[in-house]
Amino acid sequence: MLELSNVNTFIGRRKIINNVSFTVKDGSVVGLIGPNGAGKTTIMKTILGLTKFTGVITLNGKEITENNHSPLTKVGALIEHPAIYPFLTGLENLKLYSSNKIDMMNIVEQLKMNAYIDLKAKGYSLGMKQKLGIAIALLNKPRLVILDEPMNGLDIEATILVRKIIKQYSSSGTSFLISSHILGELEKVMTAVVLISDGRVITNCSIEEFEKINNQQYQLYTENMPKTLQSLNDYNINFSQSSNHIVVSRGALSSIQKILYQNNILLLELKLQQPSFEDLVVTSLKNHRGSQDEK
Ligand SMILES: Nc1ncnc2c1ncn2[C@@H]1O[C@H](COP(=O)(O)OP(=O)(O)OP(=O)(O)O)[C@@H](O)[C@H]1O
Repeated sequence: MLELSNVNTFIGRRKIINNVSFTVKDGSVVGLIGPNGAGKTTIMKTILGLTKFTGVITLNGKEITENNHSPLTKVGALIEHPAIYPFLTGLENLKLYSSNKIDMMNIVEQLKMNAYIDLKAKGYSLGMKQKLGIAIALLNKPRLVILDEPMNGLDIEATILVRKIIKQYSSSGTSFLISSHILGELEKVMTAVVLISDGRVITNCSIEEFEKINNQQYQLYTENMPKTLQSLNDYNINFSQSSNHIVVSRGALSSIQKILYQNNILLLELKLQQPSFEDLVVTSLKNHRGSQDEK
């Protein structure tokens, strides 16, 4: 299990990561999600002991520090661009890191890289390089795999393959920390969410909890929408507009009922909205920014 406790990361004098704590349990797939510049890559680099930080990071009880990387022997990682030697073939690149030939050839097979694995990596496309980077991260039966934007440049077939491999590895106990902008893709594999904004964790829970907490939006439709909008504005009720209805939070429903009644507006429809995972993330970030603004 990976455990981060009150981690602060500094680049120069600037604090990029602020008091971050979360855990990645064995066999779990944690999605590290956040807007551009939120600090996802920096958190991953910090876990790998590549930055200056304060706080405590442990892997299976052993502390990782800037100077002690020994707990990382069972960690595979792909951060930013894969570390590939262009004048070596794909296989030669893999051999540099691999300690088990059978395991290495299995990964080549699983990722369907056989057709080009003996060609020099300098001729690889973006997706081919990315697959080689993922293969390197999966070598030597890692306990934890850290993948920064793994689906970058992958076609749909490769994306499905990688997703299948993540599921297979995690079911045998390997844990994953994955950042991705393709939320729909991440949603299919992750078991927990760590949502970050401005270097801070704003949500840290299982995917089921995340959907439950944020699933409290209702669609509202009345006989007089302009008057409804005006009334909700007058009473400072938070809402958003979507095509022909209004979206409100569950917590605002009782106030809205009163407002509609007082203003003689007939409610025609009220139904629970099932948002996409993407909507949930956007709403969480918006709510977080709203609460920050109020402070
Ligand atoms: N080497 C560096 N020097 C100075 N600032 C840096 C450096 N690396 C990152 N930062 C800053 O740290 C913050 C977090 O960057 P980071 O790359 O971790 O974000 P990210 O969430 O991975 O973003 P993205 O989704 O765009 O990849 C940003 O404000 C960035 O400008």
